[in-house]
Amino acid sequence: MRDLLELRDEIDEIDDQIVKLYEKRMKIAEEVAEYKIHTGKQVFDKKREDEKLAKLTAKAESDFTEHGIYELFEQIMAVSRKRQYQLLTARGLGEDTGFTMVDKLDYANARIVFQGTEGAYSEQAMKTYFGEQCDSYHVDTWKDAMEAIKNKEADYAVLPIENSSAGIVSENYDLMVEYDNYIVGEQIIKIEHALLGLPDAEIKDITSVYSHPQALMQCSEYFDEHKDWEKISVKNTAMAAQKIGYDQKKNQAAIAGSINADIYGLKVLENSIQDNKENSTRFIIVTNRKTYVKNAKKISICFEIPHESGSLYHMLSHFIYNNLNMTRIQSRPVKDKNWEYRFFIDFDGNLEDSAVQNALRGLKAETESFKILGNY
Ligand SMILES: C=C(O[C@@H]1C=C(C(=O)O)C=C[C@H]1O)C(=O)O
Repeated sequence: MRDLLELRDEIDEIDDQIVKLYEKRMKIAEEVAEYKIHTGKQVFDKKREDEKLAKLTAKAESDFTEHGIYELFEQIMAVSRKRQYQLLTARGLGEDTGFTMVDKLDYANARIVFQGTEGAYSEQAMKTYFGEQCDSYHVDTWKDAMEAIKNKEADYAVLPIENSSAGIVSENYDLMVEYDNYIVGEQIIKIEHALLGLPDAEIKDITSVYSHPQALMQCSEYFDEHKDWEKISVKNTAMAAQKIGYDQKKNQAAIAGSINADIYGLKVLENSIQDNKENSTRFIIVTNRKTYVKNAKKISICFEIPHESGSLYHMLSHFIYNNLNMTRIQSRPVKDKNWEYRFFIDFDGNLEDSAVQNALRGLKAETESFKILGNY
């Protein structure tokens, strides 16, 4: 048996050769980038890469090394592409994202739409973000709110996107893909649910509780104590409160913010009934224009990738290579494609940053569909 030190010496020698060859290969890839800059040819050439992988793996001496050669060259070519994207950005060939930077957004004359009715949490989020006196109106559904900004009936919409205990509001993720609308801000508000009934009702009278499914979910522990209550989903928490006031039935209650008691002539039967005492919801501020403010710090994107092993890993490598901090990843099923997913990613950065431009260039070239949802 050969000595360990001797074996390691030999490995070191081979590694030195690999490094030299890698450097040499990278320099040529940089020349390829120059060629592509001059000719306008795309960086990513999947056909060429597939052919290379097939040729190189055919040279393998065993199944084991074949697998390794595949992985190794897949990586080498992925890095070579990333270097080429960098060079394109450095040459000022930033891809036009279509987004316009502004110093600040003018909210003074803005008209804002929210879903629900007076007293809705979206209204509260809106007032926190735009101020108590903002010019607003409400619609029945989130889709209506998206339509309103698409048709320029409103300048901004306020939509819930995620709750700290019940998780994402999936419909609004999907609507962000369906509509050419963009996120320009976000607002987190604390959500405290109350059980609201008629002024002469007592908890013992209640048999049916109306609310939005998200709110019903956020109070699941409270419902464990009242297993016999029927839970009925409606479009919005404030609409549930409105219904109780309208129906005038003593056995009906709503789960909504306690401010709805005054608005709809109801009584707070029990306060703070949500499972998580720190329960909060994050709302997004959406507009129809592709715009972002100069000091925006967060970018949201979404993309679809081929349903193949390693696809997501390769997409995430664009963040790592460009030293970008990813803060969230979420997946949603792609409509009409069973078991295929669209990914939503948030990361720190501004569309002006060259690292961001490098990563976005790579993601756009290597994903099947790609959208920048906003920089805010
Ligand atoms: C270097 C090139 O650019 C990319 C990287 C490749 C590589 O490193 O071998 C191959 C194809 C392209 O996706 C090229 O086009 O040849």
